[in-house]
Amino acid sequence: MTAPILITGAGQRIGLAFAKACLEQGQPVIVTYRSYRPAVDALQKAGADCIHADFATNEGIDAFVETLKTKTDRLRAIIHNASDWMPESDESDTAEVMNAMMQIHAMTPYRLNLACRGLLENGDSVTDIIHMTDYVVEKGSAKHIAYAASKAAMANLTLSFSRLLAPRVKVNSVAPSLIMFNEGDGDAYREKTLKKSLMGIEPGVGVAVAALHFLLNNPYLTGRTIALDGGRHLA
Ligand SMILES: NC(=O)C1=CN([C@@H]2O[C@H](COP(=O)(O)OP(=O)(O)OC[C@H]3O[C@@H](n4cnc5c(N)ncnc54)[C@H](OP(=O)(O)O)[C@@H]3O)[C@@H](O)[C@H]2O)C=CC1
Ligand SMILES: Nc1nc2c(c(=O)[nH]1)N=C([C@H](O)[C@@H](O)CO)CN2
Repeated sequence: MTAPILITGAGQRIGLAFAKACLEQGQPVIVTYRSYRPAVDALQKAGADCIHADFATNEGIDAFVETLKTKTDRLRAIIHNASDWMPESDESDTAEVMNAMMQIHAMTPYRLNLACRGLLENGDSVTDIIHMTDYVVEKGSAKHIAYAASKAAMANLTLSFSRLLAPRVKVNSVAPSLIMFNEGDGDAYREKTLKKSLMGIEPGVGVAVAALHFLLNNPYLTGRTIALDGGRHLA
C-alpha cells in the first residue's frame, strides 16, 4: 500500500487541486480543512481522508498530529499549503497579524515536520516536504508585511529541514506569485496584477500541480525553490 501524501488546507483552490491530482493518479491523500465545504465531502467520496484542523493554536496542531497518527504510520510527503493572506490595515492589531502569520506559515510547518519526521522516514523510499511560500519572499510586500516575513521564515525552514532530513527526505519550496485570483478581486486589481509579470496571465492551478509532480518525481532536488511567477522578477 502506497503511503499517503498529507496536504494541509485542501478544502479549496490550490490545495484542493493538489488532492484531486494525487487521487486521479491513485496516490492516497490525507487532507486537512478548517471550514467545511461540499468539496470536502467530494474528496472524502473520492477516497481522501479528510481531517478537520485549525492550526491557529499549538493545541490545534498537536490535536491534528494525534489524529493523523491514528490514520497512518507512514507519509509519502507533506505539502504545507494552508495559508492566510492577511494584509495590514489601519484597524488591525499589528501583534495579532504577525502572530497569526507566523503561526500558520512558520510554527505550523515547523511543528508538523518535527512531529511527523518518523512517518516520513518509515519506509525504504525517499520522501518529500514541500513548503508553499511566495514570490514576496524575494521582494517583500508593502501591504502584506507580516505575511511576507512569515513566508520568508517558511522559506528558511526549507533550508534547515533539508540539512536535517537528507538523504531520507527532500525538502523544497514552491514560490508562486499570481496563480489564481480570489472571487472578490475587482477588474482594476486584476488588470494591475496581470501586468506585474512578463507572462501577464492568471495561470491557474495546473502550473502548481505540475510543480508538485516535478518535485515529487525528482530525486536530486532538495533545499531549493521553484519560482512559479511568470517572470515577475524581470517585469
Ligand atoms: N493563490 C495564489 O495566487 C497564490 C498562492 N500562494 C500560496 O499557495 C498556497 C495555496 O494558495 P491558495 O489556494 O490561494 O490558498 P487559500 O488562501 O485558499 O488558503 C488555503 C487554505 O488554508 C486554510 N487555512 C488558513 N488558515 C488556516 C488555519 N489557521 N488552520 C488550518 N487551515 C488554515 C484555509 O482553510 P479554510 O478556507 O477551510 O478556512 C484555506 O482553505 C498558499 O500557501 C498561498 O500562500 C502564493 C502566491 C499566490
Ligand atoms: N493564502 C493565500 N496566499 C496568497 C494568495 C491567496 O489567495 N491565498 N494570493 C496571492 C496573490 O495571488 C498574489 O500572489 C498576487 O497578487 C498571494 N498569496
